Amino acid sequence: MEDLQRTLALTGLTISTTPEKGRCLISTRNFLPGEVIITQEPYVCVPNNSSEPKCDGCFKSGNLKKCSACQVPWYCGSTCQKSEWKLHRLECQAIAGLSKERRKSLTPSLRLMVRLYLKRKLQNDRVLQTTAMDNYNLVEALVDHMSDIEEKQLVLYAQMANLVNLILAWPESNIKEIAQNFSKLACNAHTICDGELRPLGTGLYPVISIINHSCSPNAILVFERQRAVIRAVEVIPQGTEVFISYIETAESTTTRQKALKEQYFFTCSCPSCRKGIYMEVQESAILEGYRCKADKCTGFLLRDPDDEGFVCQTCGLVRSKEEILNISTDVKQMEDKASKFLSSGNYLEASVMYRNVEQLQLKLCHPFSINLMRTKESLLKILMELEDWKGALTYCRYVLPAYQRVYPEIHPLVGLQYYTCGKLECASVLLKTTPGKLSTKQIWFICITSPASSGLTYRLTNVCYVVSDISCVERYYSHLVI
Ligand SMILES: C[S@@+](CC[C@H](N)C(=O)[O-])C[C@H]1O[C@@H](n2cnc3c(N)ncnc32)[C@H](O)[C@@H]1O
Repeated sequence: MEDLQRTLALTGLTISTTPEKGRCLISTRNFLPGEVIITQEPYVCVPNNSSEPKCDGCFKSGNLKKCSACQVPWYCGSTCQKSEWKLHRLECQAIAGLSKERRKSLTPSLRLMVRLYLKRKLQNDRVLQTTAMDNYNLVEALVDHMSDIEEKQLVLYAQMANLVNLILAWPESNIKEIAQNFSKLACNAHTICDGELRPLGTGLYPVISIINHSCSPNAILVFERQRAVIRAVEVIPQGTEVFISYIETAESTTTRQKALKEQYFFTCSCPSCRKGIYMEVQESAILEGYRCKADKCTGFLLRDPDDEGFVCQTCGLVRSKEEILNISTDVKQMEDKASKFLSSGNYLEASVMYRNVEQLQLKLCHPFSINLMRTKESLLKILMELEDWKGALTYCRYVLPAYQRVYPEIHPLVGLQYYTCGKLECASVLLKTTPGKLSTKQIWFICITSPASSGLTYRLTNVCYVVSDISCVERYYSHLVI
């Protein structure tokens, strides 16, 4: 702990403790927006299970080879295979002893846990070195919430611990400790995402895990490959606690609080959660409720006292419960069909269905409804798959104001949306001026490298907090007057 405090002091941080939150990370100097506060390599990490395999070393897809001995991890080449070898050598021996069936059921969580124990062993045996930010003592210090977990979940952790025990086949394994570590992973591990915030895997970063949650955080977590990077999103004065958000912040207070309670076992009391009951009701009515019947009215609806229907809080018009129920049922049925088309890759049918959902939601939901926002997000993705750049740009522009409302001014998703808008504008401009059809790959390449689009004048400062390859943003800056 002293070593860690000394290392953190060099970057302007210290660890403190409070009775309500446990350990916290505090700044000992001012941090400016965009500044890196702390970075950490994972203690252990593992790529997620997806249809497209990923390299165990760099998490990249495409042109990979499987480990010939155990047939579990994939590698993109000898560099990644070598960098992973010390840990995988032990993992390979353990996995190779399993039946084919057991190997197939080796989930990322089980692999992560096996790797946690193998890394501890390698560090104990001094095969891998330890540092102040990379040692098992930091894992031991993580919160586990064992006393808060329901019986059913405990049984599941015990079953998973038995499997880990079977894989490791160590006489000294402690099932209870392994189960406790599964509980630690549940409230401390992080999803590793790429520059466009797509999930790639899971990692344990025991120092980053000291940072507590706020629904209006002053910092964000992004990834540069597997390295976790915490950046300030506002001025963080000396002596202030650093906060990130553990959850999707684009939800009502009630929904956010429920998610935090279920996974992290605390009741958030950040400024966004302390709005007062009236503001909370209004927020839920806008984000999750219904629109006024009158076309031009933007009022939100609340249940009338007799529970007969919903009353517009601006013009007083009442919508009956039956009408709302009927439209909601139609929306639900159409959404189910649309998501089936989407998951089967039938983008054309999915686009038709989602547009129908959107039309119904426009009649039902408040213009700032989260559900409507999600439908528009789906349409944006589908139209990009269909290479309908103009249509995608329209939806990208629809989504931006909704994001600006539900996310803080500087937020990875807002930045990413600006970035996508810029790329799509560029694609639209290029398609107008370039004869013939360009391949998707060519378009994305040109969009990323060309400074010639008006779309790039979007507030790219936002992107700085999102895109790991900052050099591409700097390239834009050098050609632009924003
Ligand atoms: C990833 S850990 C954060 C570090 C933790 N405070 C510690 O002592 O190790 C997550 C846990 O910290 C606590 N926590 C995080 N943010 C909190 C907050 N805003 N209010 C209360 N407790 C919080 C909860 O117990 C949560 O399960």
